[in-house]
Amino acid sequence: MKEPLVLPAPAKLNRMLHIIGRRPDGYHELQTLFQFLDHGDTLRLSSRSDGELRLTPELPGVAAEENLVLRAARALQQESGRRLGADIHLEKRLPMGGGLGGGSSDAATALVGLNRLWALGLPLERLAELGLALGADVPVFVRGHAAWGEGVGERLTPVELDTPWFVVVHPGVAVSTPAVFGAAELTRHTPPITMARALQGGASSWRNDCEATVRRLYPPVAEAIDWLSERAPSLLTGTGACVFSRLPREVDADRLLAEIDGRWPAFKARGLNRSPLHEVLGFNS
Ligand SMILES: C[C@](O)(CO)[C@H](O)COP(=O)(O)OP(=O)(O)OC[C@H]1O[C@@H](n2ccc(N)nc2=O)[C@H](O)[C@@H]1O
Ligand SMILES: Nc1ncnc2c1ncn2[C@@H]1O[C@H](COP(=O)(O)OP(=O)(O)OP(=O)(O)O)[C@@H](O)[C@H]1O
Repeated sequence: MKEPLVLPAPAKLNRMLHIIGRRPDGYHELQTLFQFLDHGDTLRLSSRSDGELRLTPELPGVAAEENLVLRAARALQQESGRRLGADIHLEKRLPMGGGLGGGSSDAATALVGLNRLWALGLPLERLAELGLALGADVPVFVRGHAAWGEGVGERLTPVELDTPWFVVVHPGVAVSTPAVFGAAELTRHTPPITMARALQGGASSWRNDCEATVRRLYPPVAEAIDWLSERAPSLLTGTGACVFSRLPREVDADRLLAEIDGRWPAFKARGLNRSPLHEVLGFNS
């Protein structure tokens, strides 16, 4: 039997996030800086000759057919017009609904990985289009480069960001993305800025427009941000619930983790401008 293809599905952070308007379909127009982390899920892919798609194990609370990995695999199978099969094993490390883009990253790794496994030769542009139908964050994971994202996050311009260490904390509540985007008081009219201006301001000027609403709706998130902010610059990622603290060196991250001392689930990771998925597959992104 051939060795399975073992591929990373990294987390993302929104290093900053502005909401600049609302589209007629209700989706919000964003300006955001996406960066990857060297921490994430792992997918193991191997071909099946009977055309079946099988995913193990089942995720708690997610029906197999709803799992973004299977949805991605089906979308690619359909695009190929062939009945290609695969066994997919998903090793889940990222908290679900944490603003780290885990589901989107899993979907992107399935698209890029199965494209390789099945030797379909589809360009990344097409895989990113297929991915966008599954979630707004899928395209950046398919493209594999840190990016300035506009629209709902699908208009991407590659950028080089600082690559500090981060401590990512899960405040222990599940944040509902629709509840945050549906909140009456959400800041949704931040004036658009240019990418150059966002980059020029640097990390100390970056903020997340969802933060005030998430703090109000989910006090444990406010508590985590306040606690961490006394120790290092700290922001919400996406609509949360995860919060990340930015640290210059790994030892600083270790020190902060020691101080957190189990108060919340937390991990350290390095910021990456190239996705480890692309590194493993030898892409030139
Ligand atoms: C906030 C981010 O994490 C930033 O990276 C993403 O834009 C979230 O994108 P996503 O995971 O695709 O979001 P979903 O969980 O599918 O969105 C749930 C709901 O949030 C609202 N939503 C989401 C994204 C967006 N740009 N505008 C919205 O108004 C929509 O009502 C949508 O139905
Ligand atoms: N493979 C998967 N991994 C995680 N969640 C999945 C997966 N497939 C489907 N889902 C569903 O998608 C929801 C959002 O998951 P995800 O982990 O991507 O959220 P997130 O980190 O908040 O992402 P984002 O930053 O894109 O909002 C989950 O609550 C779950 O119901």
